[in-house]
Amino acid sequence: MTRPLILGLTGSIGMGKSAVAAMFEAHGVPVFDADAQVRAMQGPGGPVLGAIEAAFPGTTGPEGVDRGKLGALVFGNREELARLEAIMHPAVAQRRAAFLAENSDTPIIVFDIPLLFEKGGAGGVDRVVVVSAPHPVQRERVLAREGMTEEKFEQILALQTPDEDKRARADHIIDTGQSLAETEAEVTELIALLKSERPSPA
Ligand SMILES: CC(C)(COP(=O)(O)OP(=O)(O)OC[C@H]1O[C@@H](n2cnc3c(N)ncnc32)[C@H](O)[C@@H]1O)[C@@H](O)C(=O)NCCC(=O)NCCS
Ligand SMILES: Nc1ncnc2c1ncn2[C@@H]1O[C@H](COP(=O)(O)OP(=O)(O)OP(=O)(O)O)[C@@H](O)[C@H]1O
Repeated sequence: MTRPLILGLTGSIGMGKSAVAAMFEAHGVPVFDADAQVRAMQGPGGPVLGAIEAAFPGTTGPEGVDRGKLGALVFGNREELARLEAIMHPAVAQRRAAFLAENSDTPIIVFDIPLLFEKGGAGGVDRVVVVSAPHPVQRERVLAREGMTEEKFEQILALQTPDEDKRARADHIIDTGQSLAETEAEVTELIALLKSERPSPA
């Protein structure tokens, strides 16, 4: 029995993971979006709200988790972040396993996992694809986001494996410091390469 080739797509904040994941999807490659799963589970009526409210009182309501409030509690404090991760990560892992089972007859699938290296998930994928752009490009993109401050950006960067280390551990690097069309061409080329290495079962 064959199973899909699992690509682990990762990259630091603002490097363009979501944009690149959308490019894979446009090629018909199913993408598991860990961040989207987190948002869904933290949304109205989500399954983790009770546990989050118990651990971080006052951070949830009818709209689900108040992400700004929760982020302010955890991003500058590793112990608090670890308490949140202990709630979120097993829930994400369960959904990822279900996604794999649903797409078992597809040649290639993507796990879009921001914290692939940080949380040791690199062991669960066949190839690691890192999206990367020069630091000034990353910085400009992130600081343009609503609600982002220099301080929050620095706090988040300090929690993430440096881009340089991610690049060193990548099987494939997608350069997102160029035009979207050029990045798209790299994605198209990578998919063709992977399919040629691993022909679909007859
Ligand atoms: C704290 C929360 C509510 C803040 O939400 P908010 O919308 O403000 O930020 P967002 O999720 O967009 O994250 C901003 C940046 O921080 C990074 N980040 C998020 N969680 C973590 C973490 N645990 N460690 C390091 N970086 C992180 C993201 O990859 C992104 O680059 C949210 O990030 C969360 O629930 N995080 C814990 C779950 C988790 O680890 N998610 C990562 C994917 S599984
Ligand atoms: N060549 C490119 N490749 C990817 N993104 C690009 C490129 N050029 C410009 N961008 C823009 O840069 C931004 C990257 O943001 P995106 O949300 O994809 O990053 P991310 O890595 O998913 O961020 P986070 O880790 O914070 O969730 C998008 O607005 C995207 O349109």
